[in-house]
Amino acid sequence: MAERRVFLSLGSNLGNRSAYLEAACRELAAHPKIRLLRRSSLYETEPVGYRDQGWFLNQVVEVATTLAPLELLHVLQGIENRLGRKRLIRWGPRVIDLDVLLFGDLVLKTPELIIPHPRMYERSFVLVPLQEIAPDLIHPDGRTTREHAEELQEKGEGGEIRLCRG
Ligand SMILES: Nc1ncnc2c1ncn2[C@@H]1O[C@H](COP(=O)(O)OP(=O)(O)OP(=O)(O)O)[C@@H](O)[C@H]1O
Ligand SMILES: Nc1nc2c(c(=O)[nH]1)N=C(CO)CN2
Repeated sequence: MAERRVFLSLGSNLGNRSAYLEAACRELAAHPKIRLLRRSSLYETEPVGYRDQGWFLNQVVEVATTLAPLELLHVLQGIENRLGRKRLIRWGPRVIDLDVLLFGDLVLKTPELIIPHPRMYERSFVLVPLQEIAPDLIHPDGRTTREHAEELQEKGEGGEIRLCRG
């Protein structure tokens, strides 16, 4: 399969959150069919969806991969499982969450995998770090990350987000 540019969302709100994000990036980079190209800064973000939990640390990374979309999803799920993720509450606390945001210009709707990620345009914890590393990226709807991020900001929705320094 041809190599595609892919954007992933990483999140953690349990334990040593930055260590979990670091460990996930290490595992991604170690995979023979994944090249880790860029990593956004880390962001402290208000929990969205299920509110009664601690703030998250979120990051977006860009990779290049020759894996097929579903193969990549399974690699991400393997990393989540190895790092000890338990699925208890929908949108609830987790040591690590890895989501596929964009996969080249692909649009996909299957029971197991939807691309672009179905909730990414409602989430500041996705759009703000994505804007940091790929502001001019054209999404499958023809709009740029910057346009999507500005629209969400104008609505005043998407959750609070703060850049982590150092
Ligand atoms: N783009 C995608 N990235 C990751 N998982 C996806 C995607 N599209 C569909 N899924 C499906 O969503 C299921 C639930 O994923 P997960 O447990 O990570 O959800 P969540 O992180 O709690 O919520 P959300 O999907 O809102 O981020 C996965 O088993 C997967 O099959
Ligand atoms: N701030 C924040 N909120 C969330 C997050 C996340 O990564 N960050 N992930 C969720 C399920 O994917 C639900 N809510």
